[in-house]
Amino acid sequence: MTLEFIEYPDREMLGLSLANKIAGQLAQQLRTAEHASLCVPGGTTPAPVFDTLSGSDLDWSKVTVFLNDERWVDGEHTRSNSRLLRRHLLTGKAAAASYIDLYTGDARPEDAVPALSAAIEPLLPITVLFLGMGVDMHTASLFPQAPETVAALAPDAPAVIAVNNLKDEPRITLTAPVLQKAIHTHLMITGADKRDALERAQTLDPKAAPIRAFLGDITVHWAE
Ligand SMILES: O=C1O[C@H](COP(=O)(O)O)[C@@H](O)[C@H](O)[C@H]1O
Repeated sequence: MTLEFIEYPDREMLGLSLANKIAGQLAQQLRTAEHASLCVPGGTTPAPVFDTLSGSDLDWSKVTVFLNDERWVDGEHTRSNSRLLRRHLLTGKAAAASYIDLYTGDARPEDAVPALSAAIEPLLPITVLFLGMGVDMHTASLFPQAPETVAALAPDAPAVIAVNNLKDEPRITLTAPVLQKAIHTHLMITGADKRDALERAQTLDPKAAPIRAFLGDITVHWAE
């Protein structure tokens, strides 16, 4: 188990380098397999990586993309993670990728769990997992001390679960057993506050610091 920490001179360099690494790992998978899967974060941080990655020269028609997690809002809502993807990743060359939208339009995220689990399970293990992290040490929609986080960290958790009782809208998230088995895992964080949070997380239980559950074989990409 190795945690590699890469510090970049700026966010632009981070974006270019991480996009190239992800594209290289997807291409490597496609040299020996018919298919690759890419699981990505939403939020405010990853857009620069997506902008470069979407122009990468690889056979995107053999890649399936899905999010780590989604807020239960319409795809055009400003808080929709899919909206971010459609604008920054599923465009250019990457428009040829298949996309599994975690927001199904069902009234409640729990109604979508069986269909989404069935859609994602054949794509496992995830070829490249790209994670983000909040300053509260949440990743995907696994929040510190939330009852759903305890369920999502269980080794026998289903591939996806609904997350309720948040201050904003409900969410849906992939769970630890699925995320932990990815072939390649990257975490992108920016700013001193997230770097401090990541250091703190390494001393805490995953229930209190969910990112801790994924700090085994991982490359962390950081820039101020
Ligand atoms: O809510 C979310 O937050 C995390 C971190 O987002 P950021 O805005 O701090 O970059 C993100 O990884 C996750 O996908 C998203 O739903």
